[in-house]
Amino acid sequence: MVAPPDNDVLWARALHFTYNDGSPALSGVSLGVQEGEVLAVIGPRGSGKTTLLQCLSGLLPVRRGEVWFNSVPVHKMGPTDRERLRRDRFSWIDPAPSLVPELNVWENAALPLMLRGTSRRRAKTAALEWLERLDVGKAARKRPHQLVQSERQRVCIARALAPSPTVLFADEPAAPLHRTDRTQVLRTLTTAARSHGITVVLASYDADAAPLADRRITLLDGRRVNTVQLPPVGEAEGRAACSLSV
Ligand SMILES: Nc1ncnc2c1ncn2[C@@H]1O[C@H](COP(=O)(O)OP(=O)(O)OP(=O)(O)O)[C@@H](O)[C@H]1O
Repeated sequence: MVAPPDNDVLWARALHFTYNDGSPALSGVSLGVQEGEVLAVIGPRGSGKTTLLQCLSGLLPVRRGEVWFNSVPVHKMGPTDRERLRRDRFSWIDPAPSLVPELNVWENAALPLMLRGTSRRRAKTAALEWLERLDVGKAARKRPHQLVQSERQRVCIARALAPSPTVLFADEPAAPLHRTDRTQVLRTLTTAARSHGITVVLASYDADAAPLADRRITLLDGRRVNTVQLPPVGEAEGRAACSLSV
């Protein structure tokens, strides 16, 4: 068996994943992510980005291939250990904001910290700092339904950063934002992660995210490729046209 390199916080080898309905999602993906690195995973819709992040984070059980976190074999862990790993060491940002409607904004942002055992007072202080940084500090006492979509997404990003996770998995984190907002929020996210030494795995169909990362990998049909050229948006519909070099 090949051992993961010491300086890789995450390491995957020959990952395959097929959904229960038979849909193939990953076909032998291998990668390493170094500590503190911001890695962009770029690829068109359906290329396997979400599935890859879910396998790396232990959300989906790996049945074929290997995933290691800090030299611990995640692929050998049971559901309870993977759940604990996700709670204590990882954060996740979804493309669409999902908040607890009964809690106000700062309580939502403080929730992961409190689940990790941080006192309410300290969790509140950290949550408020991150909300300020994401430009939603003024909404701290509002309920999620009083915010617009882009503000709710900023709250989700603050919630993911507040616990200073070892690895932040960000699945299209700027998807619901306008283009101008998108770059600014992605920049805030990557700058904040770097200043706190947080490793980021950032999935995006938009190659605009790549310059903000230290490194990028490209996926197409569940495989790593070197380049992908997609047709302009109008032409893309109804076509699976891509040129690729592997
Ligand atoms: N829950 C599921 N059940 C069955 N097939 C799925 C499921 N989720 C994803 N797939 C399929 O797996 C493949 C990879 O999907 P995945 O969502 O990982 O790609 P993606 O690059 O993240 O796409 P998107 O940007 O649209 O989320 C696609 O063919 C998709 O249809």
